[in-house]
Amino acid sequence: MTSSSSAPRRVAVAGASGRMGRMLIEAIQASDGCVLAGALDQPGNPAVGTDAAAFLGRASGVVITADLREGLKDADVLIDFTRPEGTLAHMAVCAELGVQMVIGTTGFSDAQKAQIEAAAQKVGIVFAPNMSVGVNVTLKLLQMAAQALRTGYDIEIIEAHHKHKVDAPSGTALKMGEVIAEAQGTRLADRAVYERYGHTGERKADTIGFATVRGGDIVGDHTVLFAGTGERVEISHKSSSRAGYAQGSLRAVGFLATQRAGLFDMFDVLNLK
Ligand SMILES: NC(=O)C1=CN([C@@H]2O[C@H](COP(=O)(O)OP(=O)(O)OC[C@H]3O[C@@H](n4cnc5c(N)ncnc54)[C@H](OP(=O)(O)O)[C@@H]3O)[C@@H](O)[C@H]2O)C=CC1
Ligand SMILES: O=C(O)C1=N[C@H](C(=O)O)C[C@H](O)C1
Repeated sequence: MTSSSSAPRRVAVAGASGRMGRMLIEAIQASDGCVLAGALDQPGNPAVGTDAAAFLGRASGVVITADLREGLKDADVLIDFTRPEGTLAHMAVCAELGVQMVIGTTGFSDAQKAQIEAAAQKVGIVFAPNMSVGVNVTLKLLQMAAQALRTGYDIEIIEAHHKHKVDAPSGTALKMGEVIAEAQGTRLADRAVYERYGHTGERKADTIGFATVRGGDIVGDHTVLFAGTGERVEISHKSSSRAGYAQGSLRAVGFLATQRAGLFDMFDVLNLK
């Protein structure tokens, strides 16, 4: 379904009882530009059948459902922070119903990303591994640093997240690697080193190394190290709350009001291209 761009956007949330789902529902409830129009969780999830805002101690009037068509019937846009297989199942129904999507899920294979690209020919989709304004500005800084530090600097990307995270390296770390490799006229696939153990030999020139830390309730830290001779440059971003991801997602919802179809990222939303 669609509505005029000046009316509040009717937003459904997938993974409604998850860490991001709850943060999004809270942000939508507090927003002037969006109304909560649906909430999804998968069959067997204990939140199904409960009010989507019950965790806030109040009622939204929207009941979490596992029935995709029921959850999407009143929505202009679905915000999806779940798992790749869940997002793709939701996307098939969104494409059929003409519901736009903001996809924050990470951990997709290249083949799965191609499916998202195909669906975006039918409905507008914003797809980004990190919705925060700060991270996307950091990506721009990395483009500049990668061009200026093309030779003589070894590049390592270090990320830390909470103990519940299931994919590694984070989608953001991979995006940082892609942005850097592209800014240097190369492909990340030709340069990435994801593991080191045992007798690794000396570091190979031009590689981009990744290191992953998992523990406790770390929301999301990313550092890119450019290690030269006699100096190091470190560009870091640290999230101390998930609120920034939710606010960025709502900006993406607003951006999609002006788009019919196509695949976009947060550089499009934030006008950083
Ligand atoms: N782009 C960005 O800015 C950000 C991206 N993320 C990404 O968002 C995703 C979710 O993160 P987070 O909220 O921490 O995760 P959670 O595990 O807290 O929440 C995931 C939610 O999705 C549901 N879910 C899991 N599998 C499926 C499925 N196959 N079909 C439908 N629903 C499913 C879960 O239900 P159940 O409990 O029943 O499994 C749960 O409600 C991750 O990929 C993460 O990397 C996170 C933060 C920011
Ligand atoms: O799982 C998370 O929590 C996060 N996932 C995203 C990622 O994989 O980059 C974004 C953020 O870092 C939090």
